[in-house]
Amino acid sequence: MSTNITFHPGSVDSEERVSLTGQRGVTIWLTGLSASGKSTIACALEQHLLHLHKYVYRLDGDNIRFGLNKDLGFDEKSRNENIRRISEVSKLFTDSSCITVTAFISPYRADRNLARELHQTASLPFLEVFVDAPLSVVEERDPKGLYKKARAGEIKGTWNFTGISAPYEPPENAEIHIKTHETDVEGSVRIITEYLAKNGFV
Ligand SMILES: Nc1ncnc2c1ncn2[C@@H]1O[C@H](COP(=O)(O)OS(=O)(=O)O)[C@@H](OP(=O)(O)O)[C@H]1O
Ligand SMILES: Nc1ncnc2c1ncn2[C@@H]1O[C@H](COP(=O)(O)OP(=O)(O)O)[C@@H](O)[C@H]1O
Repeated sequence: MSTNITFHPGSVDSEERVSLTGQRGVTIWLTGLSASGKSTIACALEQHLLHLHKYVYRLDGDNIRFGLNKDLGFDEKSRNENIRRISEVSKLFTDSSCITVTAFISPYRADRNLARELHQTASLPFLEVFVDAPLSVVEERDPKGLYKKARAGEIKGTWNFTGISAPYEPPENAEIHIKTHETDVEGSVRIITEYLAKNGFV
């Protein structure tokens, strides 16, 4: 609870930064069930954009929980705090002209809306991408064996598993909706890149 603090503005405003860096930042917020394809798409998208010489960086749920958010679990409050922190971090990256790709389950609509609001308040672009696949498909994929563990009752209590014993609230107004049971990884990257091109980000 900080008191007696004063915001110190920079000497370069956001439009001047865009003109000097040659790139407008944008947060691309991937949300979806575990194994829906968020990390796979985020990696492929990052690689594709880097090869176009764009400044891009990926923030991934599993990875961030090894460091910045290593103190957080999977109860509702922890997930709220996880997403609040990442919203702030992605806002900073995007303000620095980065194309910021986040890959978090982010199961609660209110948390994602907060992320959007934080960006909008700072006049920073925010694109929500629903990485969608039915539970039956993600359970079949189960690359980390977590659904199997959850079904076996080995992930429980405050560690409840999204889609099995913890909620996932699907987006209602995502800018992009990708069904990964119908679209392959290359197709997903194309859909996002075309959206970026159409809206002047690349
Ligand atoms: N209980 C429970 N529920 C959901 N996910 C779990 C859980 N325990 C561990 N994991 C692993 O953590 C990854 C999700 O972390 P996130 O930070 O994206 O989750 S959240 O947005 O705070 O809900 C998630 O990664 P992805 O599979 O890439 O989504 C899992 O590998
Ligand atoms: N169309 C697709 N898009 C993305 N991933 C897919 C697709 N089809 C199959 N997969 C596989 O599904 C799994 C998705 O895992 P991952 O990318 O870690 O998802 P998440 O980050 O949402 O948990 C990977 O093993 C990936 O190879």
